[in-house]
Amino acid sequence: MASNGNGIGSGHEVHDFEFMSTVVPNGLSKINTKPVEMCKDDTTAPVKVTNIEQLHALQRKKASAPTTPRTATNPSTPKSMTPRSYVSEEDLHKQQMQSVSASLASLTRDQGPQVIKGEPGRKRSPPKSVVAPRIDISDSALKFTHVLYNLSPSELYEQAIKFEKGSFITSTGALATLSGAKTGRSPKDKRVVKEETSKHDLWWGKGSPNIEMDEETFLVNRERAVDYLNSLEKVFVNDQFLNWDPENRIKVRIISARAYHSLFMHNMCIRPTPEELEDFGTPDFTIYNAGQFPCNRYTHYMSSSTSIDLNLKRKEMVILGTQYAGEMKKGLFSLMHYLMPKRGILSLHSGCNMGKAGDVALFFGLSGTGKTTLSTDQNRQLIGDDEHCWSDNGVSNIEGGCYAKCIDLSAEKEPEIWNAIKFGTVLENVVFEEHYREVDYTDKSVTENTRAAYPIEFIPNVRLPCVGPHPKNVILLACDAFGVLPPVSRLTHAQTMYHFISGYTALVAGTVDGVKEPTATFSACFGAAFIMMHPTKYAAMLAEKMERYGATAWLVNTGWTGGSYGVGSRMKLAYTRKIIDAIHDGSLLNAKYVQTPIFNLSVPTEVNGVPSEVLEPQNAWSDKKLYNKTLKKLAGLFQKNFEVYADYKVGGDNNLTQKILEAGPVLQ
Ligand SMILES: Nc1ncnc2c1ncn2[C@@H]1O[C@H](COP(=O)(O)OP(=O)(O)OP(=O)(O)O)[C@@H](O)[C@H]1O
Ligand SMILES: O=C([O-])CC(=O)C(=O)O
Ligand SMILES: [Ca+2]
Ligand SMILES: [Mn+2]
Repeated sequence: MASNGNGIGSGHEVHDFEFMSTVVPNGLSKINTKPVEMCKDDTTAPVKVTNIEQLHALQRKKASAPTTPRTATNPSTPKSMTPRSYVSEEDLHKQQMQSVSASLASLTRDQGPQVIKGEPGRKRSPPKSVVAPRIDISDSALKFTHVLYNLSPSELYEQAIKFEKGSFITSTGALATLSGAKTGRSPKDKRVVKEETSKHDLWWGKGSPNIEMDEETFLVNRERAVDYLNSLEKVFVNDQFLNWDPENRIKVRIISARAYHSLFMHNMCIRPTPEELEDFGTPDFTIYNAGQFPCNRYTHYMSSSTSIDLNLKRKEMVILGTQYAGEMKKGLFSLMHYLMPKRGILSLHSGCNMGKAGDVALFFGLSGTGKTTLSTDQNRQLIGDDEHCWSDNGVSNIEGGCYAKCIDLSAEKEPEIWNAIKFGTVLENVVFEEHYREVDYTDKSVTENTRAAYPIEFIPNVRLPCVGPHPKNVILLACDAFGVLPPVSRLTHAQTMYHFISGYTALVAGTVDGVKEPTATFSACFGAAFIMMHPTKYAAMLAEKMERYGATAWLVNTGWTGGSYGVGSRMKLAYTRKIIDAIHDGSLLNAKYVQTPIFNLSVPTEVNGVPSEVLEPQNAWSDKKLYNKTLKKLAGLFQKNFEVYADYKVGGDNNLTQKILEAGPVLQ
């Protein structure tokens, strides 16, 4: 073959063009090199911009604030009561920034900070209303603090990914992030200011979670947090609500340094509509989260570099030295445990859901006992997974989101939670595969307390607004590491009070910083870390409400069976679900019951779908002697724990205290 494929050597004198379009022997098709008319796309009009910046500006439409949806048909949906007068956008921004500036103000300097809405670095001149700083003030007042106000999840994703190391989008769209050195709450570092407006109402001393602090020291920490926040280029501000009961709604402001914290609270608190945000005004309570910055160990009361300080008089909370986002969630819960009972409303560390017949169930329990897992139920509407109020109007969720444990999460066992882990959800401290970003929920490398925070409407059968009628069933969850409590028993009212005040469980690893293995623990009202007043106050309110509205209480052991931790195994979730189903549908009320020794609990002999040998714990143990010994040991622990409550008067009534004591375990 003479040809090398380009016609060279063909002996012809050819035009360049023809030369390029001659037969191509190696199988490539011919290239049409004829000059063609300029391609004119006349199907769409050209973009009406003159430069690339204008083109990018076109991409974004006018913003509206993200909201928590409500069902329009529900009569309890709060409506704007008064017609609002028109405020220009500029005036609204000005008002908002004045309010944020007041929040961020130093208590010792006389000026600043000067705040600007929006990201730093944008070519934007300071608003006209901001006066040029005087020279006789400190440096911190010379700079502007940029405020990222109620950003949307998308904006917060971008902030996190651009600026926060350790932020990644997982294969299902969630935002994976790290909470830093702390992967659980630090209850020993929580301080409450002892001041005249609240000190007589609060519970102090042995057993109380309220470790005191004086007003002066609070201000030292507040100043430290405010200075830290103002030293940053930008801060995140969330203005949101607590409590779905419109009559008892609380306005909260959260000022934080991380997009992670802002998105977490966006998901966990109730999200205002744009109209509600316009009318927001001054918050009822403010959190200063300077979690990346430590407290000063030379400061009075400081026992570590972490300090979480609550001041009810100033209506403020300061966080230093921990980035664990649960501190904000549970700090607000403590606040509600003070504010609500003062209004005759019982605040509860409980999950809550409602059946088709309108039957409401409360799920009490300490961390890891199953509130989130069991209140998330495909057959029932979710009202909330962790924090509720019980008022004369019924129940209402305090929050706008859920905070689920993720360790060993599976699509089969917990499909609703699995599917809620998507775009918008914050995934804390999980481990994922590097390339596809698939999360390995079994991996405990960072912590066992891995968590997902998602807006409540990510659960398909949610009840919006998150309110319901008075509870029919009250389920006390205990994760019994000793494995001696029956999987389910029915409680008398006195027993309910006894077990509510006791708040028994085995702490499951991780949530409280430093706790790594299950150990027996008692926590009054199933949430001693969050109560502000004496436990009997809450217990008396619960007894009164249950009596008045005719609720039945149950004790459910979601912990060990067939032996203690290490020998036995955790109760199968499928069995617990069957037990809960039988409580909801009323069938368990009509079952045959036997009494257990020592704890004197009424145990059903049959539950649909649960093997009978599981129902009576001694049958599941191979070593009966050891069972009896362990049962007595646990009873002893209950009695010892209750000693401190024996002297208290519930609702001013000694007889009730006596009745409650008699409802506890009896050792022969
Ligand atoms: N029989 C069972 N019943 C309930 N949960 C179980 C059971 N067996 C295993 N589990 C697991 O125990 C954990 C219960 O945690 P859950 O998130 O419901 O705790 P919680 O009570 O909501 O605590 P917190 O107040 O810390 O959020 C889940 O990881 C769940 O999968
Ligand atoms: O506070 C947390 O970290 C999680 C939680 O719900 C609890 O411990 O009850
Ligand atoms: Ca939970
Ligand atoms: Mn909780």
